[in-house]
Amino acid sequence: MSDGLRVDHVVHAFGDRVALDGVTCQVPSGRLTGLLGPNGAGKTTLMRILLGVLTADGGEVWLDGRRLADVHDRRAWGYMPQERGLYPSMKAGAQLVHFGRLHGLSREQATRRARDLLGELELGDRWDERTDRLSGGMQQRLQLATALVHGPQVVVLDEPFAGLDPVAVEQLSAMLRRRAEDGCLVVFSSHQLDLVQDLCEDIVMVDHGRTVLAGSVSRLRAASGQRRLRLQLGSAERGWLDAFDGVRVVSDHADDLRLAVPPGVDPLRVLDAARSVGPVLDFGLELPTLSELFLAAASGERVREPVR
Ligand SMILES: Nc1ncnc2c1ncn2[C@@H]1O[C@H](COP(=O)(O)OP(=O)(O)OP(=O)(O)O)[C@@H](O)[C@H]1O
Repeated sequence: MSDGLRVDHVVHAFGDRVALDGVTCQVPSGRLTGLLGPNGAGKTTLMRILLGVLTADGGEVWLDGRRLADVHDRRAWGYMPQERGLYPSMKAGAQLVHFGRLHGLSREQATRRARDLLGELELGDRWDERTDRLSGGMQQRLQLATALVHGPQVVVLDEPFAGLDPVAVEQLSAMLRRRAEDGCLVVFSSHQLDLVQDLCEDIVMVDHGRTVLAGSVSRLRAASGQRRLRLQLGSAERGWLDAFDGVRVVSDHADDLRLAVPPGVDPLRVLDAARSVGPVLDFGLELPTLSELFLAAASGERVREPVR
């Protein structure tokens, strides 16, 4: 596998507002990487610096061991900006061919790729439809297609899943995963931490312009050592919890209780204690969500260097 993208202590300020405060991370090829963080964390600023549209005040960006200097180094990249940029009156097919031609494809190549992509996005029957007559979700899929039409090796997507229904989210993520499996470097941003938890293999989580968590989603969730025990109880009695030091109530709504069980406490003992005072209608053991990991990381110790 190639080195991928390396972001090394990148700093950027807009006047006296610091947007990126030494963000460091690595994005490998062949995997789907989510750049996550709450509103205002610095994701768009970082993406613009990756793309060479903004110049960092400090730090460096490397691709496959080569330092990227200016926007020309990213000519062949695919980009889906947060503010969508389609021509409303242009037909869907013509729009894609146009973007393919802008990236240097011949008319025949661009037409063939455009047809393949629209088919893959289940928009094959919309070739002759004006863009502004497509639904919002369809326009978003078309926007994604414009970022992919020239077969880029690096794809950067700003909030590609915002506003999409679950079926469209699944469809877009499957499409991006296929590109990653073909060796493409794919990085997308999102502020919806738990929405993307099952969509990407790797994450880089930023907060206040710094990396707070990075690495494989499954490893980060498992490595926290924390588990969540979900219990649906037939009784409102909670006194039995007092016997467990360190077990914390995450939420307690109606008869649904969610507990954070720290390492060293056997969740089955907690379950048994619950059963001793009343019926347990349902239960499950889960790993912490990405938002829970984010809250823990943002409030406590910062991860100064990413895992990889
Ligand atoms: N052009 C600009 N001028 C001044 N400040 C800016 C500009 N662009 C971004 N900022 C500031 O930089 C910080 C990071 O913004 P950025 O857009 O990178 O965040 P984000 O993580 O993409 O947020 P969101 O999820 O809301 O899109 C914010 O405090 C924002 O107000």
